[in-house]
Amino acid sequence: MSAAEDRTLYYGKDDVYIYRTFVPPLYASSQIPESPFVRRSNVVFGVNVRVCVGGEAFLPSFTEGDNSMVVATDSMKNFLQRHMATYQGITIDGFLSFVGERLLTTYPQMSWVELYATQVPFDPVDVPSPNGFTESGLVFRRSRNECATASVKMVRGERGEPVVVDHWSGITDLQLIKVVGNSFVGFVRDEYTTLPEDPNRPLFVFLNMRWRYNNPADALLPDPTAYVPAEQIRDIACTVFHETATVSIQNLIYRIGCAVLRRFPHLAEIRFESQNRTWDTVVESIPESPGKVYTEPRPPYGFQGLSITREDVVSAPSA
Ligand SMILES: O=c1[nH]c(=O)c2[nH]c(=O)[nH]c2[nH]1
Repeated sequence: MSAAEDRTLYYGKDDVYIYRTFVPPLYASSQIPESPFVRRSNVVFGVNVRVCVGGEAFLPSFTEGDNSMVVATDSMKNFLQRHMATYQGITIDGFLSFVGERLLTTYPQMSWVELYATQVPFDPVDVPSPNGFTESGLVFRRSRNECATASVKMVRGERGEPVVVDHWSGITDLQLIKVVGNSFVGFVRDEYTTLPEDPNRPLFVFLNMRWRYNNPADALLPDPTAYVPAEQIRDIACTVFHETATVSIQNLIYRIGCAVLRRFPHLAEIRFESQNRTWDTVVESIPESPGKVYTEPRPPYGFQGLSITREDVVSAPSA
């Protein structure tokens, strides 16, 4: 790598929204015990993409104001949007690798390209039919819940051909509350400690997860037979949370990670970023009810990060 490529030098476009209708559905390649997920309809395939490119050829645009090699970020936006029409696959990851490959093939001045996308999810709505309720197929509800993510980095191989060097699938902004059955005790008590031990707290966590495959082709080929839909990872997280008497968020994310890697042996690693958003209690007891009253926690908030690989799974507890 040359000195120019070693330095931070990139440009691109963010918040490139693209919606394509009637992409063929994505089916789960296998049914798993933790999830009822069968298929993502893809009737509305929505993504918000960030494209970022770099290369020595762009240095003069910074140092000399020479735009002769500059592909306008406005053109990048058009490139992404128009290529959505010719994408033959059914996943966000596949779209990113398709368009990344096309960018490097079209513009020799680009040495590398990084693409990141979050899904813009639209959920099917059910409407009355003679046999009860069925999916409308026409009307969809914009979901403000968690969404799938993907990122792909491509460089040039020895003959200049595009090569994927980094690929992650993910899910962002999964927000889960477990109302009872969580403790947090046994932590350091010293002159700075005011938090009481809590044998049974409600636990509200925000989770970002991303995972990579042993073989990225499992996810990136047009017909990805070993693709793991984000919905199944989400449902494993929910199941582990449900089944575990949690002792901390640290231990919860470790258990979720091990469960995911155990369920999908072709995944190499999963990474977590979690936040503790547990509510503050306002009313401790309500007569003749197991309930309490809570409010938003006061800032600041705590967070955790963890990466789990196959080596961890060998030694992990299975429950
Ligand atoms: O699950 C938790 N982990 C912590 O490290 C921590 N710290 C804290 O104040 N509450 C919590 N909860």
